[in-house]
Amino acid sequence: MTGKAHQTAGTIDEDEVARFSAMASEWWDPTGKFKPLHKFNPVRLAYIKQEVCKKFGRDPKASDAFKGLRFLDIGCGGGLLSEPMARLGAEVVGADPSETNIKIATLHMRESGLKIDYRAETAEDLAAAGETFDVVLNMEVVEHVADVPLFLESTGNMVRPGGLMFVATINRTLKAYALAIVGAEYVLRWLPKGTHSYEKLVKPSEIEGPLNAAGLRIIDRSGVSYNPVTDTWARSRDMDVNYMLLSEKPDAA
Ligand SMILES: C[S@@+](CC[C@H](N)C(=O)[O-])C[C@H]1O[C@@H](n2cnc3c(N)ncnc32)[C@H](O)[C@@H]1O
Ligand SMILES: [Mg+2]
Repeated sequence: MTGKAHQTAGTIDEDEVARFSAMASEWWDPTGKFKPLHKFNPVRLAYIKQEVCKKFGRDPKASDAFKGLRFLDIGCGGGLLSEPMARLGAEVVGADPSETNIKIATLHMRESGLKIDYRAETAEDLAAAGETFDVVLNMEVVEHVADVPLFLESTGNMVRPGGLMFVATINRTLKAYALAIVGAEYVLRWLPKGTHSYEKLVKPSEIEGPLNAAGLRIIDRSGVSYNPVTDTWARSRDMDVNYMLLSEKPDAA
C-alpha cells in the first residue's frame, strides 16, 4: 500500500482501473491473467445470443443475427465480448475508463478486421451525452466500480424501451469468499491476488433495486457454476458465487 488516499470520482475507483491497465497486454491471452473470462465466454455468449434473438425475433443461426441492434459493452476491457457482438452484425460501443485497455482493444479489433466504436469513457459520461442502446452488456464490472447505484442507474437509463441489460458479477457470500477469492486467487491462482475484494462484491438485491429504479424489470436470474470434471462453466440455479441477471425495459406505452 502506498498510504495515498483512495481516489474515486463518479463510478471510477482509481486503484481498480490501474490494476486492469497494468494487465492489459494479457487481455487476449487465453492462458494469461484473464483466463477466467476466456473460460466464461462460451456460456455467456450462448446466453446473450439466445436471449437477444428471443427478444428481438432474430434467427440464432443467422451469421448476422444482431444486425441493426446497437450494443453498449460497458467496462469492455480488451473487447472479449465486443468482438463477438460485432461479428454477429451489432453496432457496438465498447467503453472502459482505462485508456490502456481501449488501446489494446482497438489494436485487436483491427487485427480481427472488425469495426467497434471504442471509447475511454465512463457510463455516466455516456449517459450524460444522451447515448441509448438496444442491449447493454454489464459483465463482470459492477464489483470494480466506486459507486454501484450510480453505475447501475447510468447504464440502466441508457437502455431503450424494449431493450435488454445483462449484468454478471460475483455474489457477496461466504461461499463466494471461499471459492472466488481464496480458491481462485490463492489456491488455484486463476486470478492475480487482490483482483476481487470481498466488501466490493455485490448481492443480487443490490443490483435489482437500482435497476428497478431505472425502469428495468428483472426477467431472468441464473447462476454460473464451474464443473471441475469438464473444466467448463455452465448456467445453473446456484447464484451463491457467480451469477447473471437479465432485465428488460418495457416498451414505451
Ligand atoms: C473483469 S473486467 C471485465 C471486462 C469485460 N466486461 C469482460 O467481461 O470481458 C472489468 C473491467 O471494468 C473496467 N472498469 C473499472 N471501473 C469501471 C467503471 N467505473 N466503469 C466502467 N468500467 C470500469 C476495468 O477497467 C476492466 O476493464
Ligand atoms: Mg471480476
